[in-house]
Amino acid sequence: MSLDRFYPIFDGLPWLERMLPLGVKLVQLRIKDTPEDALRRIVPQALALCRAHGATLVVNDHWRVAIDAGCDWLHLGQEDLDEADLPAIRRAGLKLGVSTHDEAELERALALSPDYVALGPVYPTILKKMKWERQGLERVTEWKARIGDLPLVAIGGMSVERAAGAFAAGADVVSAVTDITLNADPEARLRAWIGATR
Ligand SMILES: Cc1ncc(COP(=O)(O)OP(=O)(O)O)c(N)n1
Ligand SMILES: Cc1nc(C(=O)O)sc1CCOP(=O)(O)O
Ligand SMILES: [Mg+2]
Repeated sequence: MSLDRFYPIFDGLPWLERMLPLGVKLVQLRIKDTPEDALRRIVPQALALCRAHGATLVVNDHWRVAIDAGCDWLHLGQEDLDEADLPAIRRAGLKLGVSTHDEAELERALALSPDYVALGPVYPTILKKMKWERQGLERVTEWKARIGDLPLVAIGGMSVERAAGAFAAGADVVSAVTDITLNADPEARLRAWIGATR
């Protein structure tokens, strides 16, 4: 299995509709504060859209919805893992990415045999308040040495300009949100990402 090196994260269908035609091949749907009945309408549409564009959809957090929609990939953080039914997720054939921020979280993630490990925030992020300010590129190198062939996703404050450094440090995939969504020209920025990562 090989993941695209560019992994944008969006919070709804309108972003997917805008960005998938530009060539995104791996994308996360990260929707917060939305009732489950709405998610049950949105996720199948997101999946159909991604499949139509030959892209892999990763659903964040909502593992029950992802199972029921027949999704292929799920991303869970450490708090999500506390309440997720991992055997049910695996029985449904979902591949799993797990967030990590420190040694203990990495140990826990590796014990689950995930399909990728994410490390963050590599740089400070403005998307959400976090207990960790910045991991730095040395930590990316350390994580890659620890996880070997397992894909490593670098996330947090990533930009087109910072992507090469993260790859050089050992990241296999770079993930970004606000570098695209808050850009004055998100389409141009997304094209720049694709140019920098393919
Ligand atoms: C690729 C990737 N890495 C990390 C996260 C963060 O997941 P989590 O810690 O569960 O936080 P939320 O995104 O759910 O707020 C992610 N979503 N994707
Ligand atoms: C959703 C998320 N998870 C992180 C982690 O470290 O686990 S950092 C992050 C935010 C990424 O957004 P941006 O690219 O705008 O910084
Ligand atoms: Mg989560």
